[in-house]
Amino acid sequence: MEEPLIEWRKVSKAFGSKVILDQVDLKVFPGEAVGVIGPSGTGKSTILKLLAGLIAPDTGEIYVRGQKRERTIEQGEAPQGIGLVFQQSALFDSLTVGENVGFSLIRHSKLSREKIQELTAEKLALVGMSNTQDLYPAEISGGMRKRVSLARAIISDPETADDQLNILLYDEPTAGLDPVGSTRIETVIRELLTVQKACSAYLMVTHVHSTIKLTTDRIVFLYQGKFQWEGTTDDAYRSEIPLLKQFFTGSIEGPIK
Ligand SMILES: Nc1ncnc2c1ncn2[C@@H]1O[C@H](COP(=O)(O)OP(=O)(O)OP(=O)(O)O)[C@@H](O)[C@H]1O
Repeated sequence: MEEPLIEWRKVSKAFGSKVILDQVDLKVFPGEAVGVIGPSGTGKSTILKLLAGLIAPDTGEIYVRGQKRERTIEQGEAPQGIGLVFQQSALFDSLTVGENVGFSLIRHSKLSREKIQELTAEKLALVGMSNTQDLYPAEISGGMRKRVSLARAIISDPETADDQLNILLYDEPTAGLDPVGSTRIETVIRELLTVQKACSAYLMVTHVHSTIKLTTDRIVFLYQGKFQWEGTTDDAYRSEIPLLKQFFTGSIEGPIK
């Protein structure tokens, strides 16, 4: 069987006395688009932060491409080809769009300015933002800024030995966008995986129905520290299980308090 890109073994995390994740197992395989779904405050963002190496589990093991993660990024762990796309685009206002996208290469690679510009233009074209390099973030819309942050998440140094495609982690990438703006981002996210092959898999945290439907094939449903349900997105929407039914219909009646 194919090696998982990500594997969790009994990962637990608590903040103070509050257990957020209780011995959670997770596997993500190449090509997968996985939705991490669940009520507010259950720990979905915590899952992404653990995967990105921003925080460490209390117990349990996290493997990325078969390699055990021993430390956090702050403690010197390499990012291991994992890109986090935040809800806020988190662009630097004083840098141009091009400089924002190429930022990590400008800082950390030995590539020439011309090569970085070429890679930047290529990634911006992939997200439908050609010829915007010289604009500043304040000059473009919120939806466009999100696309710029996607371009930044998929850029990598072709000269490093581990130029593997990134695993992308999306934290509410369509929050606050109108339906058309959302569809644009959802289409880009999906095509970066399936058409342009610019990432190897992704995890998606979202509450937006269109985003769940358009960008995920499989769902893990987090509630009270555990994945209470796992299955295809289609099955999740058809499910009669009270937890899922309540979540997807938004009913006040049900097990989610
Ligand atoms: N650094 C921290 N210190 C203390 N508590 C934290 C910390 N980070 C998260 N929490 C708590 O852990 C719980 C889970 O937070 P998390 O942001 O992962 O939830 P979420 O499912 O992403 O929520 P939402 O859907 O509302 O964004 C929350 O109760 C939150 O207050």
